Amino acid sequence: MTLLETQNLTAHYGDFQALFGVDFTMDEGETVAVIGANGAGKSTFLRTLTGLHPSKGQTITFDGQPIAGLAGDAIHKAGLAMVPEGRRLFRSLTVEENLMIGAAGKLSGPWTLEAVYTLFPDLVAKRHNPGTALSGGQQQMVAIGRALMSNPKLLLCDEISLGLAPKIIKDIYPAVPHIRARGTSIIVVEQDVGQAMAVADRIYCFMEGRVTLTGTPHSLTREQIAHAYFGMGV
Ligand SMILES: Nc1ncnc2c1ncn2[C@@H]1O[C@H](COP(=O)(O)OP(=O)(O)OP(=O)(O)O)[C@@H](O)[C@H]1O
Repeated sequence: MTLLETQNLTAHYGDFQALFGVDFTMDEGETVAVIGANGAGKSTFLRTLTGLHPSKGQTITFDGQPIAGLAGDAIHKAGLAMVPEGRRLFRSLTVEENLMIGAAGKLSGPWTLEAVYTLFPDLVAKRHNPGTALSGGQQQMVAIGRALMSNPKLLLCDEISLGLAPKIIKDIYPAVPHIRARGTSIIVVEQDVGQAMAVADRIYCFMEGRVTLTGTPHSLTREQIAHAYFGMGV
């Protein structure tokens, strides 16, 4: 069943147009990666879905309901949760307090504190430590856990590997299939094409505000991706 669909989606910052007619669709249970270079419009796309960027009058259908133009909290209640770029934890609160903030107004579902600790065992020993006492990777785990605590139908992750060392990224990305296995669909925005190809059922490539390529990781060649990502001649 289709979980999310946009038709001809556009976004502007004043006179500057950041998205041009984005048609996007994903099914329940899928993990979709949105890839593209700096400034391709990936974050704007996520922000438009979550109501952080205005979408009034556009066509965004989530779980069978039109959500364009709704306030961010109504979209969150409908089952869409975002892990923002830069993590944005409450650094003076403990790990557990940060996670519990995500549970406010939660929907019923599989995500509990214990499920988050099972997903990220590194957090168990840190559960009463403040956000200031965490490594970048652990902060990212809390940010993902906090979003999951609302039991979203769809989790949106904006560049979860940004600013993290490759070794730490290897601790976080394996969580993606486990999240999916609990029935939560996922969109990951990622600049690292290899990482995106490894976790996604399907890829959307954005360039300069447009979708330039979509397909399954197995069906796409490196040349097609390079062309769609950088606009290079094949
Ligand atoms: N607040 C803003 N005001 C004006 N222009 C913006 C704003 N935010 C983003 N843009 C512009 O919109 C375009 C898309 O930016 P966006 O952040 O969505 O791209 P991105 O693919 O997520 O890139 P990155 O990987 O660097 O985050 C860029 O040209 C960017 O400069």
